[in-house]
Amino acid sequence: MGHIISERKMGERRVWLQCTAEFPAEARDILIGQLAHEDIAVTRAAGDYRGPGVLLFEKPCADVHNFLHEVKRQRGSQTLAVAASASTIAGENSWALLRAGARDILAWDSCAEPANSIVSRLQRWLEIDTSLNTPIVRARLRGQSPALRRVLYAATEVARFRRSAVLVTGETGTGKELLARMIHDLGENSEACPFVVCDCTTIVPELSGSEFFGHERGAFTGAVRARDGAFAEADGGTLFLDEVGELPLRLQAELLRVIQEGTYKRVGSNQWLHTCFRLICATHRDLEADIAGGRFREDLYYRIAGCVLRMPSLAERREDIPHLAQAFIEELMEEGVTPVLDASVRDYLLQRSYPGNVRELRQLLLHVGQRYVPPGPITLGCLPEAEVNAAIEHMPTWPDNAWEQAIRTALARGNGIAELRSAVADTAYRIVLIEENGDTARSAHRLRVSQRAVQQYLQAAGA
Ligand SMILES: Nc1ncnc2c1ncn2[C@@H]1O[C@H](COP(=O)(O)OP(=O)(O)OP(=O)(O)O)[C@@H](O)[C@H]1O
Repeated sequence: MGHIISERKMGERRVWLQCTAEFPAEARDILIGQLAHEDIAVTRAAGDYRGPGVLLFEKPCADVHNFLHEVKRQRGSQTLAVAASASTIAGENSWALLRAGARDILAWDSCAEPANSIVSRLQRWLEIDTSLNTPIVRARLRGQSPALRRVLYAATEVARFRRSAVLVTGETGTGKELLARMIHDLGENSEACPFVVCDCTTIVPELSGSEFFGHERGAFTGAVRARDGAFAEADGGTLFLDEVGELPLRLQAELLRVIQEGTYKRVGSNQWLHTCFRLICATHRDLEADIAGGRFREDLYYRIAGCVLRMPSLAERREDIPHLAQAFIEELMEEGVTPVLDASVRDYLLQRSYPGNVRELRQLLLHVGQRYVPPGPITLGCLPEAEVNAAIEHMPTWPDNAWEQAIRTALARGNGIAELRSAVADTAYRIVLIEENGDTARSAHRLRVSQRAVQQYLQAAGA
């Protein structure tokens, strides 16, 4: 591959640019000029491809694919792959580039203003990155795992650049409501706009019309005053329908028009009123299965699911557990008291299961915080007594059957002691580095090796 070709220090916004030797230099210089014109600096740190960047190439080849693979491994990287000519990226070639790691693909000769098209995309990606790094996102939905980062990225994009209805799915306690609030808060002028929560599990069917649409005075017995419903209250802001999958079919039918057209009538009135809001729904249910089973209306589903975001369970992002646990402890402690979790507590938290997801982890840390006696670290004795007893009873032994089975498989495939040793070490380094967020000192401590050994591993792995 060619070299990274230019560096400018013009401001905060920065992208990387990589160009193969065969790509037309004139086109490359036009792009560099356009980036400079938009005050976007081009980075030169070879090997550092975090964040958005452009790869300019003549035609797809093994080097291009290898480069994309390498960049994809870097945290937060996003590559816009730009071919000199559309003819080289037709059909399967484009998909192969996406598979290799490109985020998007353009052909220089198929755009009227290629440099503009490239810069606009990079600007969009940079803006999303900036939003992702604001306290609205970082201080609220904690965690650095790829599974969480993917959903936060998609949520930020929809919050900033689309008005479509959002459906947030995921198990209980995964942060669906937090995500809905984040989407609202990232919107324009959000402090001045309402965020109205409607929990569909608590809606009484007889009063649902009034809850959603409001009512006129005297509309029914007890309606002594006219009242706005949720759709009117959310006007100009966001309506969050929590547990939308629990809505009875009759209510689902009633919501169709207002969700589609933004018009509704108060109970006891014949006048159509107008409302305009962003709709965010959440559910732990599989709505597509509910549609198949006749429990959820398909037409409503397509209106609420303009963008579907699935919150990962804690089991899918175990590497976030130590970080979340430490953050919860600090949040729950008195000011100035910030005890760290002892390694055995961290290990225990990592291997425990959490059917209630982050909410359960938070509850557990609340108990731990209450039992903690300062000073010093948080130790196993701070865990709830019942939990310690259960852990003593059921703690799995090691090495266990799963371990033996893994070794059998490796041996059956012709691996010897040297290969086994290296695979075990490699897996251990990888797991611990992820769990410790790349902190080499802490990883070395847990692996009982020197920090230098961890650094050497990282170098060898090309990270
Ligand atoms: N990524 C996260 N970072 C920090 N706290 C989180 C995160 N995810 C969830 N929580 C915490 O977990 C608890 C549950 O969050 P939330 O109510 O948003 O989940 P939910 O998926 O809407 O749950 P349910 O389906 O049961 O209503 C809250 O206390 C929230 O603060």
